[in-house]
Amino acid sequence: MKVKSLEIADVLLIEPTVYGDDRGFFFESFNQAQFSALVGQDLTFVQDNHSKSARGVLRGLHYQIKQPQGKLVRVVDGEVFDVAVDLRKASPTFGKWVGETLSADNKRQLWIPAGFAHGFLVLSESAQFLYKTTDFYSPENERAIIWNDPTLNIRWPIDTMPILSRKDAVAQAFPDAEVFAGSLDS
Ligand SMILES: Cc1cn([C@H]2C[C@H](O)[C@@H](COP(=O)(O)OP(=O)(O)O[C@H]3O[C@H](C)C(=O)[C@H](O)[C@H]3O)O2)c(=O)[nH]c1=O
Repeated sequence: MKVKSLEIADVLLIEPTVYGDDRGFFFESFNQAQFSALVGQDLTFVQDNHSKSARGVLRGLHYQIKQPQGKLVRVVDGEVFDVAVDLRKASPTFGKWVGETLSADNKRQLWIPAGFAHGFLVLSESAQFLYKTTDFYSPENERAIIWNDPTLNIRWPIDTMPILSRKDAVAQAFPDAEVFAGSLDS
């Protein structure tokens, strides 16, 4: 497994060791011991999620103000541009974002600790997105930041309007008081 630190501390890009042979390939998509050693703590994942989206769909930017979720995300079909935004108010990179291309081909995973907003844009005809979370879904605590917030200025690789859910189309602006009030300490 290769691990790359990104411009925001604690967000990690993970490239698993892939064993190929004339049948195809095998790789460990998750190993608790390796992951705990990597992040330096014994995190427990309590939920697995799986979504499928068409080209141009953008899901996000979502976070939970209570029960913040750490997410270990990967793509098993297609390709996405995956983004994490630092909402940890004590962080020197508060309000900064990182983006990585994750695909079934590159098999890369992104570890996004609790305290981040998360979203992705589908770059392929369709994409299947799998992720593990360190806390449960809590709809009453879920918040959304608009994908093209001018303060965040995320450089999404799209020059048309993405396909958004109704919720995401009317999401909040970043410098919203609640975000600062609700921004996460982890
Ligand atoms: C997230 C979630 C959703 N749902 C239900 C609620 C809705 O009836 C339906 C679709 O939910 P939503 O439109 O919020 O799904 P996404 O837009 O993919 O949301 C996700 O988008 C970005 C990428 C994230 O990082 C979050 O994990 C999550 O917010 O699934 C559940 O039952 N459990 C869940 O954990």
